[in-house]
Amino acid sequence: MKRNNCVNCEECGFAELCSAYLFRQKDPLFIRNLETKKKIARGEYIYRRGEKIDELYALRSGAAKVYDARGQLMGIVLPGQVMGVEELHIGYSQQDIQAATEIEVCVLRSDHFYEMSQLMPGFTDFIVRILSRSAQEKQQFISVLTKSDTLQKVQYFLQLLSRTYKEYGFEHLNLELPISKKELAQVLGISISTLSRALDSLKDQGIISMLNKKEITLMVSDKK
Ligand SMILES: Nc1ncnc2c1ncn2[C@@H]1O[C@@H]2COP(=O)(O)O[C@H]2[C@H]1O
Repeated sequence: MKRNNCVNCEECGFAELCSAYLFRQKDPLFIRNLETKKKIARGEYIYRRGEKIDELYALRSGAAKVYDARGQLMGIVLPGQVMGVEELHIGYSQQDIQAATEIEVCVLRSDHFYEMSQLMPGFTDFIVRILSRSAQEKQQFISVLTKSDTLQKVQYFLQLLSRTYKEYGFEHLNLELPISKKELAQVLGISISTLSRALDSLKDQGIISMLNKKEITLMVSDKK
């Protein structure tokens, strides 16, 4: 399996759409509404709070950080995952999404979804599946965040990271943390010293081993 940088088109959140309308049918309406491999420099924003959003984004490579209305880091986006889902119904962003590394995104405009659904068989099903998958991923993340036991929270987070990498076709036992430990502590709502203690404890229990600050090996299966 490859390292966690660039997703294969076949494993990406947009895979069903691109496979049908970009690669197989070469549908002109779809192609007009899709921008592929758009590069965004590290530190730049994919979109910001208050901005009008009429697009879905698939992260192709790199990692992105999600900040809430108070500027609190609240999540990360991994290659293959889709952004912009929550914004579809209100039309503007309530979050800042920032490139944590240099990234590439594929961008699908949403303002012609109705037209596409009328002209392209299967389109609505594919979009519904993208939305459902995104909702499920967020639900899984919430269930990690709501763990009151810190050790469990850190362990389940690493297991969720591992499962997500696996689903999108990446190496999933040797995890490269997409953000710093300080940022990870923020995402989990714990202090950096608590995170360090939890990682040491997981190491002592033989659940993980740590190569360096960013690389963690999971020694057990990726079950919940
Ligand atoms: N199933 C496919 N059929 C045709 N082209 C594809 C398919 N999957 C991926 N590609 C394209 O092949 C390219 C290989 O290099 P890239 O990963 O840069 O970008 C990839 C896509 O643009």
